Amino acid sequence: MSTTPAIEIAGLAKSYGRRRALSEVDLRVRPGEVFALLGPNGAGKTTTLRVLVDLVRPSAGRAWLLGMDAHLDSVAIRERLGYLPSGFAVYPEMTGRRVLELCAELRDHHDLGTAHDLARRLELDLDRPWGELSRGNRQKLGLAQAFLHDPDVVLLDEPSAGFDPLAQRVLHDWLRAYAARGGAVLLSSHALSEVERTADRVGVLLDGRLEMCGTVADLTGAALREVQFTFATPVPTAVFANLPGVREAVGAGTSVRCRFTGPVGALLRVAADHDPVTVTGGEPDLGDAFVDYVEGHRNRAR
Ligand SMILES: Nc1ncnc2c1ncn2[C@@H]1O[C@H](COP(=O)(O)OP(=O)(O)OP(=O)(O)O)[C@@H](O)[C@H]1O
Repeated sequence: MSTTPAIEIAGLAKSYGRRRALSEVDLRVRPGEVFALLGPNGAGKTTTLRVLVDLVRPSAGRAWLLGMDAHLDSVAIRERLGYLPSGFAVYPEMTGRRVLELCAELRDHHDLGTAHDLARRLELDLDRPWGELSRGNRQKLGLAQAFLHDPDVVLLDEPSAGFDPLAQRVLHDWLRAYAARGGAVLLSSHALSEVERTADRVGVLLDGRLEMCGTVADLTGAALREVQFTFATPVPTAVFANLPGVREAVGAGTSVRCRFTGPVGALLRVAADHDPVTVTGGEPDLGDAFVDYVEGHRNRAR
């Protein structure tokens, strides 16, 4: 596989007038990798994607796709780049089939095999006019056009918005297969359970800064977790509250609930000394971890 990053962003900043949308963003996505940009509304995800497709000029910094400058080489990049913008829209009377044919003509890529294959998997009826399609079905057409020319890199702005669980599964399988063939995916999403299944790495944008970049396990591993014990007789919460990593220990009757970060070992050892009857707990999912991360960050910033 090529060592040139599929996507590289260095020192990227963007201001809209006095509003700062991005600051000092650095990011690399490798060929064969699915990278998900997470972040609250207005964090800068769409702006990042729009800089890469040269729809937005950065205030500072640079971006490259497949080793080519996102702005200077934008024409050459277009042949190898697929893009699903947020709110993909076309003329209401055009059928999906006509939209794909038109995109194929514009791209001078006349093999519609990939786009038709994706549309079929997503159960999209290509003979219905755009104006009659539901939100999710419009999104499916947007996805089919993004992959139409077998690009090396795709940028997908909230690709599963409006998708039912069946379509989400098809998208997941499609993206994983695409990455397995060496394609690179940069997507933005609020559908965190889906990101958890699909993405190799995630980045968290907060107020325009890429505050965290790592695997899903990196993010969930740092999150608050919960464990609940019941004991044969009441146990004072103080024996847990002072253990390293424990943020909260709440008792009710013979049960104690602890919220903690890091390894659970110390909690289990102390609990074992007090005649435990049951222990329950679970791993945080990416949704919990994301909310925890954002709230923790905001509290520290206050
Ligand atoms: N054309 C524009 N003019 C002025 N401000 C803009 C423009 N586009 C985006 N912004 C601002 O830039 C910031 C980042 O917006 P962006 O759309 O990139 O966020 P996002 O993370 O994609 O949000 P969402 O999750 O809501 O889609 C926001 O404060 C937004 O209001």
